[in-house]
Amino acid sequence: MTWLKKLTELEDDGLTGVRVQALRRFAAEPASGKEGPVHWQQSMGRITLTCPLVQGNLKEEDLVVQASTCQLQVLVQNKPVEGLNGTLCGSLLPKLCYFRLQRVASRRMTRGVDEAFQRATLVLELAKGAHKSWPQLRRGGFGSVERFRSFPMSGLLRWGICGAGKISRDFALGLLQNGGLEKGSRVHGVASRGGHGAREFVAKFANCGHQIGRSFNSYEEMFADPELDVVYVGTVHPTHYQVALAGIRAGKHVLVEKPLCTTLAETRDLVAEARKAGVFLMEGLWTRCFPATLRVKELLESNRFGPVRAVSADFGFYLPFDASHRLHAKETGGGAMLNLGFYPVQWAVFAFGGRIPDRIVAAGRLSPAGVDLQGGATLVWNGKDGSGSEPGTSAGVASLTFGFCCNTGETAEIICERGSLRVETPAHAPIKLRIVDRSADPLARPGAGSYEEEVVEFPLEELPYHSWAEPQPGFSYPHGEGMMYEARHVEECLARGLLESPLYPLDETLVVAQIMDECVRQLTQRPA
Ligand SMILES: NC(=O)C1=CN([C@@H]2O[C@H](COP(=O)(O)OP(=O)(O)OC[C@H]3O[C@@H](n4cnc5c(N)ncnc54)[C@H](OP(=O)(O)O)[C@@H]3O)[C@@H](O)[C@H]2O)C=CC1
Ligand SMILES: O=C1OC[C@@H](O)[C@H](O)[C@H]1O
Repeated sequence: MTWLKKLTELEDDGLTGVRVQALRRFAAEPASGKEGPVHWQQSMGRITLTCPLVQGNLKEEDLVVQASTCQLQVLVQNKPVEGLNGTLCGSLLPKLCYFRLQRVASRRMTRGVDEAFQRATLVLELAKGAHKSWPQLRRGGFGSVERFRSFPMSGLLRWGICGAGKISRDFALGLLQNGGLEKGSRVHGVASRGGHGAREFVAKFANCGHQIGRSFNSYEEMFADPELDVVYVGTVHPTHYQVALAGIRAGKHVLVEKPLCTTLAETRDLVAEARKAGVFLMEGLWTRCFPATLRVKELLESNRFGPVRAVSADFGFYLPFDASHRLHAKETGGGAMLNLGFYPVQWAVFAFGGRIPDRIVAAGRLSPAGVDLQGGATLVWNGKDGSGSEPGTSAGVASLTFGFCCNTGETAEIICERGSLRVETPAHAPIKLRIVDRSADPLARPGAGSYEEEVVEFPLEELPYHSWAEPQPGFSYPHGEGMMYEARHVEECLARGLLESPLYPLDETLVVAQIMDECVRQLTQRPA
């Protein structure tokens, strides 16, 4: 896409690139206007340019985004867009800004007739996520950053990775990608049980030209390294509690793959330990860090479509039974709820404001290994006042399915009174939203009435490498590129002196854990 290419070119352009990376925010008052066939709108941190497709004589090359030390300029056919201006503030804490590009296509349905109304919209976001925090950071002073004994003010964070398995590889790639242009983060080392896997891991990256630090012979050996700032725990989940606890006790900040722990009791304990130790802890729910999810959050918080009334979410794939497979074997955390159901559950909790549901009902089938193979859950929120019309207080129902028996659509639909937000597949690593606005005709029955539908795409960011084919180490899991968003988010939290993620606070982790614990209890018919 040309705009993205233009930005990439700027970034590749030596000095300009550094400046682009250092830009902090677009501090402009909301404004809008028109330049040729392009309508523009700007508000804090976001510039939207809309080009109706019927005036399709405009080519991608006609639109150029230029950024210099403190200004951003958009040109349409070499003519600057008048009135679109603002200030881009230099960042004191490097590596905290990012550009987002969305492609939006929309169409309007009037009583079942597609009016073929279409437009393409490109949105450029400048450090939108970080923007709100800026005044707080200024108010709090940079002492809040210095509070971290180990946070290097150079902005270079030293990560240690526990476990040399599949997800660790994706996370290491995410860190490389994150640090690719500015070297904002660094893999300090990788630890595995016995060290052999870690040595292989490091060697494989080195073969592809990426130096990712040293190998350690045990997780404990790595935690003892005073140079390490933050730890990523990418081991199988029955080990999460012990491994993360050791990291916390060694005074490290810790990001733990999902699920944080396998039981509610362990989750509570680990959260309490991190809070006591004063270190950062986050369950690695990368879904929350994707730009598509940030957009959903923004829409829910704006209350544009009214209260949330229903969530329908699923995650299932076909995995023939194999007693030794990580996802089936009890010892490695096998089971549909903890591995896949986790995502639909977190979508429901997200939509209903991070609250514990008033009712949790789950049922399903067990595998020959005695773990949950397939299941469904219904969660009910009564709402604060019985109706819940404020964002995050709604009364409604979530219907969730998950399992290893068949491929499901893997979507998450959040349905409000006057519209819906559908996170398209793969919803756990989302890049596409379908936004349906029914406010023109909210009382119309399904299949009738008028509504507007917008499809917004959030393409994964281009990799700083030409190819991921061998000898480049490829991603283990679909949309692994998105690990970068999570890595960035954690770095941003640490730079701001936060001990929890504002996108996925520990209290919400506890709510998700409580729901999963209860579902697993019902699914496996374990006594209460
Ligand atoms: N966010 C996401 O989308 C995803 C998250 N995950 C999560 O990541 C975690 C790991 O999954 P994944 O990387 O696919 O798994 P792998 O089997 O590829 O790797 C798991 C690692 O766990 C370590 N481990 C520690 N103890 C044991 C043990 N007793 N048996 C087996 N392995 C052990 C091993 O580390 P060592 O190298 O030290 O031997 C191994 O490398 C899970 O908790 C899973 O839920 C997984 C996939 C996607
Ligand atoms: O967390 C997960 O998400 C993606 C799945 O493919 C994986 O098995 C699961 O553990």
